[in-house]
Amino acid sequence: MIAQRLLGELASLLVGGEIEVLDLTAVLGPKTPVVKLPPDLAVSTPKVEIHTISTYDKNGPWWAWNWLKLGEHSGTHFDAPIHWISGKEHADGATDTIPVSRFVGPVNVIDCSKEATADHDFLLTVDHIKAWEKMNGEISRGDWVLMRTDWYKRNGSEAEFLNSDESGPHSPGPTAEAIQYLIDKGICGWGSETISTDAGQGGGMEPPYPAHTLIHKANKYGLACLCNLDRLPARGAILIVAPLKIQNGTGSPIRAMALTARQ
Ligand SMILES: O=C(O)C(=O)c1ccccc1S
Ligand SMILES: [Mn+2]
Repeated sequence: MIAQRLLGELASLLVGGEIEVLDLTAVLGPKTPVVKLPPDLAVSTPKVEIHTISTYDKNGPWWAWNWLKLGEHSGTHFDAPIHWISGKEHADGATDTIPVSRFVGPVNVIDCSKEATADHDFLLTVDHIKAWEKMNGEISRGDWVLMRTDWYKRNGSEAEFLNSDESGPHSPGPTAEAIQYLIDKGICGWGSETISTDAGQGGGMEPPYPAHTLIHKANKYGLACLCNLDRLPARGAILIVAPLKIQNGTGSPIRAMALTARQ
């Protein structure tokens, strides 16, 4: 009965506009930055391509449509547990087997924007998270945790977004200990605004790419290239992040959104 009543109230608050639906997603197209891996290590994902089939013309008199060429890990996207070797055994770890209940849930936003602006290789530590919890309350089982860095503001330029030099990409992320602390809290998943759930220098950390390695080993989920986290409260919003139901998919572009009380 309570659930039914609350759903009714949610519906009227949504229609009335007291609850705002925030878009946390970057535009997806040929300019979308994609992760560039060291060529001696791996093959990288292709850039996004949009190909016209028809535009109300001889190829389709009354309709317009396109076909797309894009990697699963393009733009604002969802990382499934089987994406990483540490998560490959999870029977419910692919985009078509993850329970849909995981795609909607409470979200906490840890603001690291000042630190990330001052140090592009900033790493979120357990102490940072504990200080956040002291201010905002304990992170609970089933929560999503997102790292706000305002990095999405670089999305207009792939070079700026990837921020690479001779020593590789430089962008903020979590330490392995911070990720393990959150996993031990029972979080649902971890998200970031940068090209990856890991720091740019994550490949040289222990374990390599600690967010991917530990999150997916624990059958948890990742989100990358999120936008507008500066418009979310530290806690209290509801996140909606549903991947395409790709057969045995390792991830998927998503339309990330959040429900939040209109300010
Ligand atoms: O999961 C991703 O989209 C991603 O960033 C990634 C993919 C493959 C290899 C390394 C990385 S770091
Ligand atoms: Mn990914």
